[in-house]
Amino acid sequence: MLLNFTKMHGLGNDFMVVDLISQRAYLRDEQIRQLADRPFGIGFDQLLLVEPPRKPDMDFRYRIFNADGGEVENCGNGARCFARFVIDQRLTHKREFKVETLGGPLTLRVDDDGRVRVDMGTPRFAPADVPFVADSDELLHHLEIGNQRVALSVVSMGNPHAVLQVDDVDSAPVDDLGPSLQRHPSFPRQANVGFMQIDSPHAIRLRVYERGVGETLACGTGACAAVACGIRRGLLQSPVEVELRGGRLTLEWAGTEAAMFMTGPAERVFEGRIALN
Ligand SMILES: N[C@H](CCC[C@H](N)C(=O)O)C(=O)O
Repeated sequence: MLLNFTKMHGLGNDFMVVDLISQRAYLRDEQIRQLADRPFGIGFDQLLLVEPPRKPDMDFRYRIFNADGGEVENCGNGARCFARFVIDQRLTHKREFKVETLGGPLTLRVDDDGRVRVDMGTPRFAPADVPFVADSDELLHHLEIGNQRVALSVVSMGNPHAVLQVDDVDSAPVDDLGPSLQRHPSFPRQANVGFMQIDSPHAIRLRVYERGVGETLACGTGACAAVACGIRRGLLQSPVEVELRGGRLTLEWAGTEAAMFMTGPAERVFEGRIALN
């Protein structure tokens, strides 16, 4: 069968977006891995599926699969592209709508300037919510990695995140500590690993080694995770500008039980059609 798709990105975090309202298809894990492969497939960080809602108060179901074929709970850059996509495809006449994800509901709003504002839900720090193996909720946990004692914060944005503070993101040990922490046994569902450089209370630089992908040019939930941990530690104040390798996001969080809001761009690159074997 031929599958229609749209290639999109949020700050260089790139996606294959598939409308499963106007067409029917089922993609196996192995097919997703093949499609994600950059030399031999379409090439993307995540596959985003647009599906009808299963709950009466939702407008859509938003499903996310990493390049390794694993389905995950949330994707912030993908949420902005999802919003742009359903409006451009005329799957909704609304400019603000709610989508269900494995990690919980998100509210998406497309502004007149084309930027998308997402209610990313409430950050959860309790180890059981991340999940992270620890006896108590701490601002900083410590793990032994090889001969290093690593200090990190942990938080769930629906998906699991570790956040490390570094002096200089450009020289941060992303390729070394990223994979080691991503699959550390203290993270039963693995983790996305953020390396945060604090430039001021309202500005950080960030690199993220993503679960199921590796380092990406940007990570929306990673930006939320870094800002949530920084504000909770008293090092940041809302709003925070997050500079990633692919560009900038604006994060707002009033703390504690408040929702985290993320604002940024969403771009379409091309439309395509591919034969599924
Ligand atoms: N790799 C993430 C999913 C995508 C997150 C990222 N692309 C974003 O924009 O939030 C995970 O396994 O939880």
